Amino acid sequence: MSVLDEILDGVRADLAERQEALPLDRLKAQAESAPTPKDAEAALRRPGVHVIAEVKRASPSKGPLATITDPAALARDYEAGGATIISVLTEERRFKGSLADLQTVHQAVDTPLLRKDFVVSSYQLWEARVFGASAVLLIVAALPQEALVSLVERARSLGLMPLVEVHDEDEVSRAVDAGATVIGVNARSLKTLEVDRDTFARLAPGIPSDIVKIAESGVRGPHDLLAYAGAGAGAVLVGESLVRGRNPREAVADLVTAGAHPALRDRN
Ligand SMILES: O=P(O)(O)OC[C@@H](O)[C@@H](O)c1c[nH]c2ccccc12
Repeated sequence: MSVLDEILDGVRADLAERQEALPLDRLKAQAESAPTPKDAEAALRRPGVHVIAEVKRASPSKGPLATITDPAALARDYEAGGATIISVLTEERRFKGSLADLQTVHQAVDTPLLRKDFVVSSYQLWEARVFGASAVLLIVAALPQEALVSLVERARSLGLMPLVEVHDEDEVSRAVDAGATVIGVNARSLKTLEVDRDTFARLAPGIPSDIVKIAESGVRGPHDLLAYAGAGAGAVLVGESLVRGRNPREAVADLVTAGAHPALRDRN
């Protein structure tokens, strides 16, 4: 069984428990008093190369990454550094995230939030809304095409921006066919967990130009942002190097400064 399949089994088991505790109709009722999502896609479409900074406690490849005692403080640092979106991992078993983290971060910052998880059901989209997200990750490799199409539509109908994640050419076509307007190319294979930073440059030319392209994973600093930008990235998604570094606010600010270089701002 691949790592992805193992993660998905755990996600489905945890989801079944939450659905049991709070049936969909009651969750939907909570969404009525939920915060209005922000327009994350409009923010990403502003000039320059944007930084999506991730609250990430652990990963399947590295185990614990950092002791994040205060996700709110970390998110405030990301915001002060100029992140356009803050990503919050909510997968519990391998990434040690939670919906509580999402809610805590939501209460701490105004920046639009991405719920980063393995979404397999529209129940998770409603949760994302209730806990303060403005965007959700949808991983093509984790979904049959029909489910992908319907989750893209459902996300939008709830006011959430779907960020559709791909790893290869075939997944790019599936994402485009599903109507994605924001596509993330993950340099880390969910099968082998290896990072290949050339993946973005290989896939980007095959992604239609009106789609926002996000380079995910393996960004160590401004040099990687610039390389991804040169290959057409409109944003980078960064986790590990920020939570492991000494000063997350400065690390984000350095990336933001690199991404705001006039040569990049004037590209599109
Ligand atoms: O920590 P990194 O290498 O900077 O990567 C961040 C992000 O891209 C990564 O956490 C990620 C990308 N896609 C995912 C899907 C599920 C879980 C995690 C991810």
